Formats: sequence, C-alpha cells, structure tokens
Amino acid sequence: MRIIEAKDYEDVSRKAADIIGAQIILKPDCVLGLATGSTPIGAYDCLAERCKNGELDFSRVSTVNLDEYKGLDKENDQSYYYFMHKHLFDRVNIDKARTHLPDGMEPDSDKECKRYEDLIAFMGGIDLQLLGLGHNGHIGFNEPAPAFCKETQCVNLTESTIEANKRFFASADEVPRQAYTMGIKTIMQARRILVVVSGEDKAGIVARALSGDVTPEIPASILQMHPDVIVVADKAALSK
Ligand SMILES: N[C@@H]1[C@@H](O)[C@H](O)[C@@H](COP(=O)(O)O)O[C@@H]1O
Repeated sequence: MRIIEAKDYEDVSRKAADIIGAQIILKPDCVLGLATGSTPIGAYDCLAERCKNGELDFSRVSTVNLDEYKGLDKENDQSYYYFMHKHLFDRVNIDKARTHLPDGMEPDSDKECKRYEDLIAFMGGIDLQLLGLGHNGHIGFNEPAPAFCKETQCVNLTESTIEANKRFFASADEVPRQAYTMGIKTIMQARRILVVVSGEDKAGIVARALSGDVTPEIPASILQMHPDVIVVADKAALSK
C-alpha cells in the first residue's frame, strides 16, 4: 500500500486526478471504477478541467460505478446517476453508452446484481477503482458486517450511513434504506485501487482501516491485502 500525503483537500484532488489521468493516458480504453460521496468531487473537477484543456481524452474510457441507492430514479437529484452526470460525465467527452451504474429502479435485486457483476466481467474487469471512505470504514456501500460480502449485492444501509448522508436529503426519512453496491470481492479484483480521504473527522477510521486488524467490521481494512493500493489523504486525515 502506498500512502501519499497531500497538504489539503485541493492537493488530494489534484494528486488523485494525476493518477486517474495517468491511467487514461497509459490505456486510453481503460475501465475506471468510480465513486460518489463528497470527497471525489474535487478530483472530478480537475479531470473535467484537464479534458477541457485537451490534456485528457475520455472518448474511449468506460466506467462502472460502485453503487446506487435502491428506489431512486435517474432524474432524482440524489441518485448517484445524477451525481455522476453532474460532476463528471456531462463535463468530459465520454461516450455515455460506456458509463454504467447499478439500476436503482430495478426491483429484482438478484437480477440486477447478476447483471452488474456480468457486465463488469464482460468489460474485462476494472483497471483503476476509485474509493472514498465512510466514517464507519465502509467502501461503496459495504457496511461493517460479520463477514465480507463478495459480489454486487443489495444491502441495508446502517443508521450511521443514513445519518451521514441525510445532509443531502430534506430529512433522514427520505434517505433510501437500501442500495446496490459492488461487493468486496468485486472491488478487490480491480487491478489498481485509489482511495481518497480528507479531513480530521476521517483520521480515526483511516488509522484503523490502514494499520489495524483486517476485519469485516471495518470493510476498508481488506485493502491492506490488495497488491496495488494508493491512498491519497491530506495531513488532517493522516493525523492519527
Ligand atoms: N456510498 C458512498 C461511499 O462510496 C463514499 O465513500 C462515502 C463517503 O463519502 P464522503 O466522501 O462524502 O465522506 O459516502 C457514501 O456512503
């Protein structure tokens, strides 16, 4: 695991965009695994800027997102579909037919999870998976659990995640209770993983996830077992 210390959030974003940009330059038809949450927004801004300047070409890039709320449609401004279009897809020259997220409106969980898992396999796997880190150590929506969940699945969100994500909704009642998420195995099969973290409020979980025991109670701790992980975190997030 390589840990890159950044000065602050802007620096995290720039450094993460450098790594994603290098991946696109080295392999123009790469498969990027993408993440939502507030942390990756700055990196998406940098990527959009570099695409606008002609430094990056997304025309052959494909993407698969980590997760999506179950029950939110694409027009809902809290859906991850909406988020990804707003922060990245509508701002770069990507072919939208090559961008993929779980379908939050598919009520048949088994069917949707199988479709998504098959899709990732059909695309040849993920070259670079971007991850944020939840306060309880979740990655994607893989919540703390007695065992690591493997493939894409429909999960019940924990109270702490509902609480953390309610800031984006009118009230906690409106936060969906379930989500589709890539599983830990799906994430761990990515050839390279890039984790972005910022802020002192994440310092405790960063320390536990990166240097504590590997346990499904802290899903991100499994990343210690991956052969090619880069963590870009600011001083505050690394302070513990
Ligand atoms: N499903 C997403 C995660 O993929 C993300 O990593 C997490 C942290 O978000 P933030 O970066 O806003 O702290 O939030 C959500 O729960």
